[in-house]
Amino acid sequence: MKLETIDYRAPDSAAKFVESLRETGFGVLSNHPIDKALVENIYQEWHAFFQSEAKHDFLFKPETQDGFFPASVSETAKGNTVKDIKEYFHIYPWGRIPDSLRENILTYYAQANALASELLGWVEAHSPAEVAARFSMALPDMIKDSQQTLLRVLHYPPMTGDEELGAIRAAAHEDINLLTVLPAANEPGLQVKAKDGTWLDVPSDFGSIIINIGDMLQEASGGYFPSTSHRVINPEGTDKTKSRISLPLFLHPNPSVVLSERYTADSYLKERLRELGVI
Ligand SMILES: O=C(O)CCC(=O)C(=O)O
Ligand SMILES: [Fe+2]
Repeated sequence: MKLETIDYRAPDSAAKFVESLRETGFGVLSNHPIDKALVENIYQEWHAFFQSEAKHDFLFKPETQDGFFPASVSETAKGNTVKDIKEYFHIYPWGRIPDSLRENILTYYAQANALASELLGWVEAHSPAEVAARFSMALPDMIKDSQQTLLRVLHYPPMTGDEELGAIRAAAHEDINLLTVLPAANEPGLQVKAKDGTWLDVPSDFGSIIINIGDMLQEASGGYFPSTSHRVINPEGTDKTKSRISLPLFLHPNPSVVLSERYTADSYLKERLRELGVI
């Protein structure tokens, strides 16, 4: 198994992309409409923000989950005991955002949401009839004007050598949401677990965009689309001294959207956050 990068503008891109999602849980697109210069600027200006003391003025609020999450409170993946080596900032359009970073990040949020909506349309159009029949509404409508969709700006700091034994940048996990849209980060490290249990590198050419299935789409499709485990491994050699910035957009449906006979988006999210001990 290999992850092929698919040209967004090729005539058969939608079919190929959905096939890749079905086979691997991941799809990688080149030649897409997201502004690369904007992504590059965001990487640079947020890297500077994470180096600054100003980040502490935006400490996250447990009730709303927007703002800055320092490494000391950073996530422990489900089933793990050691914290990930990362800090991050949660962006919601209604949430707190540093003034000087607001315009670019909200422009990106809008662009990535527009692409995500189109890609959800591709998923629906290329789902077998019996799978599409399970969707309680058109997939793009599930996320339309959603206030729950979360953009996470992640900073994985350079390695110091003092990391906790066994800690990695992001331990193996699955995403909770419908789909995740993520521009290739400024450094490699992202891997996806293949069906045979081996870890594959996700292509990390700057300018590609990576999409993966989350648990909510797996639930809504009756398991047809797999939410695959992925992780971010630690850098080796000279790369140890480098920060890694990444920018996943987690698409969350409106809370009342019915995912399956068992769950709405809201009941599903609450169950998962309770398991994680976040609420
Ligand atoms: O940093 C990355 O490349 C992936 C991050 C990720 O998987 C996550 O935050 O859920
Ligand atoms: Fe993830």
